Amino acid sequence: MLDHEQILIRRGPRSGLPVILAVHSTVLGPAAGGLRLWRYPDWRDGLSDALRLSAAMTLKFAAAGLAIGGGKTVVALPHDAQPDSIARHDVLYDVAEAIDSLGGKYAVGPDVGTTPDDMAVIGEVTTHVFCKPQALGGSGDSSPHTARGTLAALRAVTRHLYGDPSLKGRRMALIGLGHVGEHLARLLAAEGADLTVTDIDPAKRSIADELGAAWQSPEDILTTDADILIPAALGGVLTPQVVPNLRCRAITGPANNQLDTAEVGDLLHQRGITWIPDYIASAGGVINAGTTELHGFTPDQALTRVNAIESTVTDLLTTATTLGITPAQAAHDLAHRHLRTAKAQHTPGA
Ligand SMILES: NC(=O)c1ccc[n+]([C@@H]2O[C@H](COP(=O)([O-])OP(=O)(O)OC[C@H]3O[C@@H](n4cnc5c(N)ncnc54)[C@H](O)[C@@H]3O)[C@@H](O)[C@H]2O)c1
Repeated sequence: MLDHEQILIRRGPRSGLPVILAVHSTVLGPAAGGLRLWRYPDWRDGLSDALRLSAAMTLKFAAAGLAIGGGKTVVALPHDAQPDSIARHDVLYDVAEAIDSLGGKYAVGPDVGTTPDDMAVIGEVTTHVFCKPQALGGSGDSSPHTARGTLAALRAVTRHLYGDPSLKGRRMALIGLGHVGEHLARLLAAEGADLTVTDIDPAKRSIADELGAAWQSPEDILTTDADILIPAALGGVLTPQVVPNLRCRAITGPANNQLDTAEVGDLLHQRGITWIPDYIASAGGVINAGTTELHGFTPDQALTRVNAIESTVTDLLTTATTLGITPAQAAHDLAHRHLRTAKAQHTPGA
């Protein structure tokens, strides 16, 4: 069954690339979600990604208590394309026009493959854009705020596991040293965590050296002995095949769509591994952008709201233990409670 409100697919008139806008829900308010510019084996894989990611955005905003709906844009590059070789300006104008045609139902921000500077270009065509550079009045790069929110989630999980939120000496295995992962690695190092890191880009090894972190290959880190595994690269890393080999007590990270299939959540639970859904652990960036750009919060007020992810995760873990459900189920229930309340308020006679 299609549970998205609207899907717009068009071949970009300038770029010739498939531009896919998925508006999952505007029950809580006009939708928002990032622009993913990424390679796919087939453009339909980009469509599947847009559908999944936009539904996750609805849950992310709902669980964070923000009056924003869920959406996502994917521009599906051919599997052998080099992102640097594409006519970026053309792609961004194609995306901007598609967004503008929705008349404010959906606003875009950066995601994998795009930056605040790209949002500035989109902002030349439409006002429905978040996270433009601060010099242009936007909230800028969301990744430091995303990292800060993940740190808050990690503190809550550490308290759940060991009765103390301190990360000092805790063994953290971090996958991906990109925009979010590098910020997070630095925050964890500052907290005295015992860090092991990886990236498919060998040049990122210098970050490990600088921080005194151990380096492992992307293949081996998944099964490394750790307190918490932190996926901060792309999705789908947790597969049914990987779960029996995991040697961590919990998994909490910002990467979107970590579970290869929904059943992996149950497999993790059966193995006693605590998994916090990515839409909770990665909400810091959208909380910062949404509260500052839409609700006029100061940076300090926004930071307080981002840090509140620690209490959200603590509540989810307590609810899960009390009701004998997974934290993922508790998060799903929390988000859907907010959505039901909003729906009831919009229903005439409700
Ligand atoms: N940027 C944000 O504010 C934000 C917000 C919410 C969620 N996220 C999610 O967090 C994740 C990371 O986002 P980002 O902005 O840091 O992206 P990014 O593209 O800057 O970084 C991803 C990093 O992962 C590495 N990588 C890719 N595949 C890998 C693999 N198999 N093993 C190890 N490393 C691998 C890349 O080389 C890169 O360094 C994504 O899933 C994104 O959707 C990001």
